[in-house]
Amino acid sequence: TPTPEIQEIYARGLVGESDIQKSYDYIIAGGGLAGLVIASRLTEDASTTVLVLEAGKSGDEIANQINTPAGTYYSSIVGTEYDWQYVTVPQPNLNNRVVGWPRGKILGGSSAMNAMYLVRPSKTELDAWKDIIAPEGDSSAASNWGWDSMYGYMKKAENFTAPSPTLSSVVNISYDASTHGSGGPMQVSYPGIMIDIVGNWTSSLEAAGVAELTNPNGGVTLGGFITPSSINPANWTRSYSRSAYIDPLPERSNLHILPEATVVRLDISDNQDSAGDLYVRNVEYATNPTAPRRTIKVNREVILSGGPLGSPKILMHSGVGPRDVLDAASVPLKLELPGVGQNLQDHLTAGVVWSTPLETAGDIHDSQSDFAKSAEFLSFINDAVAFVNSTTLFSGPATAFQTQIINALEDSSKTLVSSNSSEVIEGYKAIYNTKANKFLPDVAQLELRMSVISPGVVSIQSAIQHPMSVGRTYINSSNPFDPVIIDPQYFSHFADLVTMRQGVKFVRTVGAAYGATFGTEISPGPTIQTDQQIEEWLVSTAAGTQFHPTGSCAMLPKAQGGVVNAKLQVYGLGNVRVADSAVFPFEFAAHLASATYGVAELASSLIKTNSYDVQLNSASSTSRFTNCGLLALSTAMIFVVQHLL
Ligand SMILES: Cc1cc2nc3c(=O)[nH]c(=O)nc-3n(C[C@H](O)[C@H](O)[C@H](O)COP(=O)(O)OP(=O)(O)OC[C@H]3O[C@@H](n4cnc5c(N)ncnc54)[C@H](O)[C@@H]3O)c2cc1C
Repeated sequence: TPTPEIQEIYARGLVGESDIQKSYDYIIAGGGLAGLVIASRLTEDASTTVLVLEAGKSGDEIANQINTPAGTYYSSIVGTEYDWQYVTVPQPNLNNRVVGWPRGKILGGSSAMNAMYLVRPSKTELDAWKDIIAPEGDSSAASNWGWDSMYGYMKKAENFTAPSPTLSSVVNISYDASTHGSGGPMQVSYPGIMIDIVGNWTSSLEAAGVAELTNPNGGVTLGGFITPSSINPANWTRSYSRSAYIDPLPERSNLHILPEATVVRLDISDNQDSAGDLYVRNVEYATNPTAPRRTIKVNREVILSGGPLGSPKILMHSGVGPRDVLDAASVPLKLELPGVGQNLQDHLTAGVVWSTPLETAGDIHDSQSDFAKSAEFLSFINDAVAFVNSTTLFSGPATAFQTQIINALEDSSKTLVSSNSSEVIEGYKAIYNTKANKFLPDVAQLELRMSVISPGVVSIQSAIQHPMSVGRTYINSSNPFDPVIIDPQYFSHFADLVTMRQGVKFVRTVGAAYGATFGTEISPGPTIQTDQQIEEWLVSTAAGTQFHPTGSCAMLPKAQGGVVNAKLQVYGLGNVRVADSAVFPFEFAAHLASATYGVAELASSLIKTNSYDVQLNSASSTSRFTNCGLLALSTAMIFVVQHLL
């Protein structure tokens, strides 16, 4: 590993506007979690040129703040200029509240601001993803999204380090190293210290009827455990897409990363290629709303990695999306794709809070002692989690609840989909059936997370994992610098409020099992007891986002309102892929970073194997795709010469 001084000398890909070339093989829109993984992997081939355009700043100026895990709580970049600071539209079923949706606007994207939990989706969920895209016809591509394939790609991102003996003396951490990767760029480990209250997590859960999960991340996500985090145990820092995939690289002249460059539009051909698809010739970006737009030519493909809000927004501003949305926003329609921005899902969460006589991480932090300033203490990050299914939540088989949901399908598909497109409605039904029949009753429906980072109190959040409520994100102006509109339609489906209410009751059972370690319940407090009172509390104040939006560029069959196919290619566009957390067709019972690393690794592999060639297309060749061969080599030579001049 290079020393910090030598690291500075390395180019690390960061460039200024004057360094930008006229064309690149690949242009990646968004240098967030997925975008930087793909940039790093594609430029392993020295003959491949890549430009990353990232709207946010590099973050060099706040490196310490990002790198310290505890900074997530005590000096968070949420709410700063490194956050897009989105808000939803008022949510009628949340008492018309608007909900803040932070997203990273910085190199590394949301992986630079997230809470570092690393939890994989289960085998059942990933296999259901494979099944839902299988009807599109390419079975070998569909099988990429099943457990067997995604497990390998998620592991490829990782380098696992087991918990230290110091940690294990405070809390029993069960893990199976074989379920993690070794030698990958992202560090996966545990904090340097542990807080005593966490030590009773799995035993309290067991007293409440939830068994310990002894091999988390191995295909089943059900039970209580201490989850690994994206922590680098060599120096107790955050391991995120930039520090993992970009900073350690040797100099690569074929990689250019331009911060503060917002992709405003893709310039799409008027003519179709030999397969009947349109294709992108140039990418337009601007450094701010009033700056002149610059145009860069793409030789092969554009990869959209702007995240679940950024990627659909770029498509819509390029004229690709639902006709009614683009008409209303006065954006000329280039390609009608009704699913763009639809199918938006999110995890909703709410916390029960107790006072505690025990010392919390928040107490230690506030003490300002030498220990509080040590790297080991500042590596502490919440990591006590549990995933429970509806059988646990309803204290028995939840068959009646499941039947009620299944019976509501027809009504829900008529009243709860914010699109008139029959394709989008078909997709809604397919996703609904997956959740109602494959995930209920056995797959986890709720995540519990204990937080010990506030002084004097401890809380347990419960977050719904497979929301039946589905919304959309869309544009309402032709100015790409105007914010995107977000309407998740929280609690529009009755089942979500019921599940969350049961979750609050179950969290109280876990709190009771903790005994005297937990003092008085502060929120919602002893006066909130009946189902109706708990539901009112959730609606009026408590429910908020767990920061896991997805589905807005869903991988679904085209006939079901899909945006991308099983190779992540946008339907109707020959050389555009979406590769980020927008493509999951449904939420997983997991935090989304691990699966997004998997998508990005898999995308890199797909692109390396076969990618679009704009020049071949304009030469009227029968094949639009090539392995990165001679053409890439000659492009690279031109690039190097341009660079030297
Ligand atoms: C506060 C918070 C806490 C979270 N906690 C966890 C956690 O503990 N564990 C976990 O697994 N997940 C967590 N997540 C979620 C996880 O971080 C995201 O799911 C993941 O980062 C998504 O990756 P992505 O590549 O899709 O998007 P991002 O990482 O958000 O990257 C998108 C990038 O695209 C850029 N961009 C957008 N539009 C444009 C444009 N037009 N031009 C140029 N650039 C653009 C953005 O600035 C950003 O850098 C959390 C998220 C947040 C916000």
